[in-house]
Amino acid sequence: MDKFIEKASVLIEALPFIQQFRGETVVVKLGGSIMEHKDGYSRIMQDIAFMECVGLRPVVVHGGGKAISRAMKENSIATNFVHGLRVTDEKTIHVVERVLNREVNPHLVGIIQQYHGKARGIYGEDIIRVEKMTGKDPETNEELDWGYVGKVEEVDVEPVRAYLRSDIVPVITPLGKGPDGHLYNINADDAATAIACALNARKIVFLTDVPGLLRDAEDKSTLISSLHLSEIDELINRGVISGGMLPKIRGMAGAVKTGIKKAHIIDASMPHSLLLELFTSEGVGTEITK
Ligand SMILES: Nc1ncnc2c1ncn2[C@@H]1O[C@H](COP(=O)(O)OP(=O)(O)O)[C@@H](O)[C@H]1O
Ligand SMILES: CC(=O)N[C@@H](CCC(=O)OP(=O)(O)O)C(=O)O
Repeated sequence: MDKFIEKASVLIEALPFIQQFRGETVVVKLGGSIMEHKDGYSRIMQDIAFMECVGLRPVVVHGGGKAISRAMKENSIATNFVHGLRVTDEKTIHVVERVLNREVNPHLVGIIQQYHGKARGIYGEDIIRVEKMTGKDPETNEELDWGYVGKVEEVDVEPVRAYLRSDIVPVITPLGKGPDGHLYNINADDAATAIACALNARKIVFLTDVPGLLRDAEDKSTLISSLHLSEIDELINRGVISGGMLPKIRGMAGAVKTGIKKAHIIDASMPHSLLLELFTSEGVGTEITK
């Protein structure tokens, strides 16, 4: 009997959260690191199907960095990252397009459908307009050139909204079209943030392979569960936020500044962490507040 009461209480605990989030858009960025673990991302797609079923409007933006690097190696193309962004020449963009648009994206859409959710892929370049990424090396002050890497200028959210109105989960790749009509590669955290801002989403959640932002990246017990906007610069200057965490934290900060109520980083390797974050009062991962 106790077992049944316990199950019912779990459902009842979710009620106020479902009521609060019904009809709200939540952007979920799925990192390529977690896609290396089949069980992990399959459970996440199940969580996404659940979210949609109880009336939320999830939008998935996915990466695939590790799969791209693997495909490049198979094609004997050298991988080169500069300040966290993949240097993308003509050969590389072909691999990036194939892996993201034609392998990872349909695969994720297929898993949501296996869980009886409705989902459709959107090629980023059909909705995202970019400028070529520019920047200077902070040490040498030299101009940097990443090739076909884009900085988001504009997102056409209408196709995304049209899917959401039909209870279809849009699954979007981080690619864009440049002013020259060429295809550009975009860091998936940046693409997710730009899409969340353009949609005026209620929340953005970054799913990755660590528990959240750690004070010491090697020690999982040093989780920073809540971070105020004003603390970010100091943590970047001290080198605490580096590598793959930089675009996430910068994106979260930008999103919160533009009015998105909550931005989170959570551990996708923890089963159903997305549901726990959304539908229970347990806080998981790192959240950024204004
Ligand atoms: N302070 C930090 N806390 C947690 N992770 C960090 C930190 N600094 C750097 N990292 C690195 O960021 C990685 C997550 O970013 P990334 O590899 O881009 O993941 P994803 O593919 O999910 O976007 C972690 O695996 C970790 O190696
Ligand atoms: C410009 C740039 O670096 N683009 C990324 C796009 C994929 C991505 O960001 O994937 P993760 O989320 O798995 O890191 C890349 O080519 O790896």
